[in-house]
Amino acid sequence: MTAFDLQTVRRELHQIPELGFKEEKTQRYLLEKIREMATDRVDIKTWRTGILVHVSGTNPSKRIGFRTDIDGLPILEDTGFDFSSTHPGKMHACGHDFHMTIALAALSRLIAQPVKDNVLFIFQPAEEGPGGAKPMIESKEFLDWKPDTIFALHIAPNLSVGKVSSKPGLLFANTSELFIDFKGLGGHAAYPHLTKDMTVAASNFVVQLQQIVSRGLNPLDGSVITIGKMESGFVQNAIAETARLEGTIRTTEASSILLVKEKLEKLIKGFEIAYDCEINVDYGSNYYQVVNDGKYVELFQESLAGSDIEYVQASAAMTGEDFGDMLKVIPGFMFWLGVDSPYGLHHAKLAPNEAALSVGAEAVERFIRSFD
Ligand SMILES: CC(=O)N[C@@H](CCC[C@H](N)C(=O)O)C(=O)O
Repeated sequence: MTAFDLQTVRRELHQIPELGFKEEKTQRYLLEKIREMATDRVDIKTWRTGILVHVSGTNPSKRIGFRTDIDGLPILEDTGFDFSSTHPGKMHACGHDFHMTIALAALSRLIAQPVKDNVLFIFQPAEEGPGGAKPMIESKEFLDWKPDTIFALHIAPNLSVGKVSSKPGLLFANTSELFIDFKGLGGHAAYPHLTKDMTVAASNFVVQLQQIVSRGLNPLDGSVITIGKMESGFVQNAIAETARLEGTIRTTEASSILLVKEKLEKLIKGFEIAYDCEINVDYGSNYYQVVNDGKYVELFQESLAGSDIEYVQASAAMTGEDFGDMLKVIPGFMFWLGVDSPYGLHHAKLAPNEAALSVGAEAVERFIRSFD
């Protein structure tokens, strides 16, 4: 694949973002590209909207896995690109279009010039939610080709093109989604005493929630609770009968997630009494922390020697990744790829620099070839 092809593929994928387990067009697009480059060394399986591509090595002693996520986000794109999303309200705002393109490029190079070991390319659905990694690695399709080591990358908007970054140990946090529904009693805006106002209850709840982090947890353990969406009411002069909060809990200690949930449920009981309402909580999907195996991070760093790619030591981040569920059972690592975007991940104007595509493909290829 030439540099021009990388850009074309990325832009074509960018135009068709789909949400978790709905990646049908994406799967068709990827299958077409994979079949175009396949030789008799290549075996392909699908799993739900995901794909597994096995490239047989020349003299294998193990299997190396590279995983890319393939889903988009429910975000209305505001980049102004002439290759913007053609799916209204959906966007590749987390770089999965980059990740997929890099996986295709590395795959094409490894097919053209096979390595000693077997290589498995994993095109995994639903990273943004509800989580495709766990069910995928439990599937027969995956277990038939279970890799001995596995790695993945994620674009890093705040890192320059030409740089990659990782670290041994904790890289990403434990996460739990958070959906909270409030049910009170609506009514006329002029008669608050005859209602149970869920806008007021939910607003206070958002504020109180932050005290779980600041007063309920050990300050030396990292944690964050973010409410990203709040809904209540229909009109300016009526009191809202219902409200909904949607957010996420992030912690650097796996046990702290449970502690947050315990404290949150106590808070809910208190609010039900104080506001005379009913509150239901749903934790959606939960991802295990991304913990890198130091041995593979070191091998990755060594594999870049003699290239123009600069390795930078990373700090742990509160981002989440269901790749953590893969690393829990298969040793390996994840790294950040510098893409130098003025806007961050999950922003409607995210604009990663496409020069990073070839850097990513080279880094992936180098690591796999380093076992030869
Ligand atoms: C790298 C990245 O941005 N990952 C997402 C993963 C989402 C997990 C889940 N939907 C949640 O919000 O808890 C992230 O938001 O960190």
